[in-house]
Amino acid sequence: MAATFLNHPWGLQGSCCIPSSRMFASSSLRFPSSSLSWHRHKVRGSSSFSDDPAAFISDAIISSHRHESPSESESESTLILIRHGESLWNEKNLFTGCCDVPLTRKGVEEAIEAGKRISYIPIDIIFTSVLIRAKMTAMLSMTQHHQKKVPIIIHNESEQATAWTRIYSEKTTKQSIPVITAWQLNERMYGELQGLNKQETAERYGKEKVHEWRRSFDIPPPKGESLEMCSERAVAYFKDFIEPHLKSGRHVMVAAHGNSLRSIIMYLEKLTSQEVMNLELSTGVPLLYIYKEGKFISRGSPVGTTEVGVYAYTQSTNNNEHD
Ligand SMILES: O=C(O)[C@H](O)COP(=O)(O)O
Repeated sequence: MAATFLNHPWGLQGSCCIPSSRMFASSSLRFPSSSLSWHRHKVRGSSSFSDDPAAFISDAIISSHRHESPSESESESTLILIRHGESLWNEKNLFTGCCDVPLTRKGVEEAIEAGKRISYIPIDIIFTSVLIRAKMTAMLSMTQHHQKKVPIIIHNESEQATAWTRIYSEKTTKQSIPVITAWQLNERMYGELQGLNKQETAERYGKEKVHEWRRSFDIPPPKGESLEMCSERAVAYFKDFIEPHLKSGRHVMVAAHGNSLRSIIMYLEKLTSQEVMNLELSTGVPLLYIYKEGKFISRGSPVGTTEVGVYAYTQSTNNNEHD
């Protein structure tokens, strides 16, 4: 079955709200359909292309996004992580979790500002949670990008969605950046705290208790996910579906949430459960990592479009037009 993936110019695996997803594309211009492949997998009862994402990815060459394809050992790629801009519930100081709340005007501005700061960092593929605040942040930031490619959300939740969103021009496909949405990147599910005011909750249960719920690694809020539980799905998704792109030399942006990103950063920077308690992410601030030889090197946050030095980490990437 791997051969069916070979011609896809984006060579990516999709993901929406299903636990195990793979791209399925039978022509070079068809969007991937994770749900379709997953469905087939279930029907056939086979595990032929659902157990080894790395093997799948190596089959799916993205020739349209690189002038040269360096071998995996030579390749070096960029990873941008960005927490969404301020949401309407951030503004009201409410626990948000998996509630789907849009950005405030300030959040919109933060996303645009973030876009300016990363505008010269190449991006081949974008991952976001399924929540609107992360999607808005990704899309608004891309309005500032010098590549001028169009970010397009992949809809593969059904065969019909795949068919109806098909692009029939190879040229247009090459001028696009696929945006993959994945529930695994969602904010931690905050359980019975969702919708409650953070200050009032601290007054009711005590500051220490609420701090423990918000920042400890393995203590869940009532009926919600601990950071550890959030990490089990977010980091697994990162390893299975995002890291293979980086290994193949593709430049990735991930727009997600305070806690799903804290868990991913814990993995990237090998933080202990004690260290991660002190990790705080501001809304709308992009963080840059270089992926090289299986390692993630933190480069902090790009400062601005004029400060090329911050992310001028390699000659090859700077010279790569990525058009
Ligand atoms: O879900 C929320 O309320 C915030 O996005 C993150 O909240 P926290 O800082 O309390 O983890």
